[in-house]
Amino acid sequence: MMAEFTDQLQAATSSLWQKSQDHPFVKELASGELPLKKFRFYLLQDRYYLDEFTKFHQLIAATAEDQQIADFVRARAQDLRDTEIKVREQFFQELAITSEEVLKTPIAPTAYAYVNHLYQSLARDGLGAGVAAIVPCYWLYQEIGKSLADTDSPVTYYQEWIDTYEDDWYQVNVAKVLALTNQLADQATEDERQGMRDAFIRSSYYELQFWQMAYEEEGWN
Ligand SMILES: Cc1ncc(CN)c(N)n1
Repeated sequence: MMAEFTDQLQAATSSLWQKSQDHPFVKELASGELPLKKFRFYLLQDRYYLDEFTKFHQLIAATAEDQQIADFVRARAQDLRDTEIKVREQFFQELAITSEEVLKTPIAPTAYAYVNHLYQSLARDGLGAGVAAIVPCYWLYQEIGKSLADTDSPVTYYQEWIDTYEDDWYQVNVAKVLALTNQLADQATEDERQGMRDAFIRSSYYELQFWQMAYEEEGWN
């Protein structure tokens, strides 16, 4: 039996994904050694990312001609607001991250580039590429959640972060997004499938860069 399209994508990015798993940001979250300052930096940049990621779902839905796909993608956006984004709002309160701080925080180059890449994938290569671009965001974090399942980080925030991606709602959403990606790949031309591969690989690259961005508290200088 031929491997699913998403299995081929994962095989093509295994070394990037492994580098994410091994990144000091992830390792130190688990051990508790990650300086809180770097975690705050990550949360502030990820607030921009998740906000745009949710808006991007709405744009995908508006682009989809198939009503079922549009409804499905809108439902994922709602799930994001109800779960992951809610958990983050709690972190913001606990870590005293105010709306003024959010407003005055510049978007770091990598967060900016990752979000631009999402929009560009859809605009240039179409629906399949737009969907493939969002998959690593769901799937890589699930894999990281799984690999840290037995971890008991001594820092409560870090453990709460890990728990988010081990939760049942997250597993269900990842499975649904992978099924949609395979469905779109089945219906795509070879050129469109190539667009989907490129989008997935680029997102996997940006996922890795995102840890590095937070770890070095990346700026524009
Ligand atoms: C950059 C990034 N990638 C993935 C996730 C997990 N949805 C996230 N919150 N932020």
